[in-house]
Amino acid sequence: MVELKNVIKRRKNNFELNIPDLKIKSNRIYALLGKNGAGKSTTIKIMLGIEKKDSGEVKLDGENLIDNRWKIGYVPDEPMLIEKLTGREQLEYIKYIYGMEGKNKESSVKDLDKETTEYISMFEFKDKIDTRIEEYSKGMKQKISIMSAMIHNPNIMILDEPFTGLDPVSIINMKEWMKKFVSKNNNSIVFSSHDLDVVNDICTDAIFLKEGKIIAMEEYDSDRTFTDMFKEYLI
Ligand SMILES: Nc1ncnc2c1ncn2[C@@H]1O[C@H](COP(=O)(O)OP(=O)(O)OP(=O)(O)O)[C@@H](O)[C@H]1O
Repeated sequence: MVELKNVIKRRKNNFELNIPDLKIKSNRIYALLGKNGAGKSTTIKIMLGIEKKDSGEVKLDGENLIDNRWKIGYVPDEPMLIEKLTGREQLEYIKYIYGMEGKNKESSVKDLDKETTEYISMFEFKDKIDTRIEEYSKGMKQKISIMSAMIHNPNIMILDEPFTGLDPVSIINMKEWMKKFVSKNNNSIVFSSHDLDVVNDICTDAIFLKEGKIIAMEEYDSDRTFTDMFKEYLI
């Protein structure tokens, strides 16, 4: 479980993220919802420790999250890739980093290879895996960015607008993968999105952010879609 307690992050433009209490539980898919500038990316970066908070705590399974960052897979809003490498080399490099750290005790390189092949197939990437990333389209970069976040077998996936740029086949496959991912090993997913159809399809929970504050948290409800809730809270 990821837990944020009394988190405050102030920006120069007077924006303030203020999260007194947020718990991300296992086997659930959370959507972070809010209009532009509501604080979704800031929340994600604070959760990951990429940005410094002014105060508060972020814990993962009761421990300091920074010490357990290997348990997390992160897909940033803009892919952070080594453009001169091929897709395969990028994935090999990520595996090497995690292998070198030797912290991912639960997975072996063999498992990673099997899964990497599965991801390449899921994203119909077989023909492009040996092309340099600098020659990829925007959607192809997004796919390799997502694969880079998956291959070390994280327990938690944190994704910033992951579906942007993906083609319909990849969106369908990715949604299925996300549902499968959270059904095992006490895994969980948090992702930000403006696509309420995707959110309605796969999410168990939604976090509604407005001007840096969580104004509501709702579970899936068969009588009310997350779109209905979004309209109620944020329009
Ligand atoms: N690197 C930065 N430096 C200064 N201010 C920033 C930075 N990144 C975001 N902000 C500000 O922080 C606030 C929250 O931005 P954030 O990117 O978290 O919103 P968001 O909900 O993810 O928006 P969007 O839907 O447009 O991606 C905004 O006022 C934004 O201008």
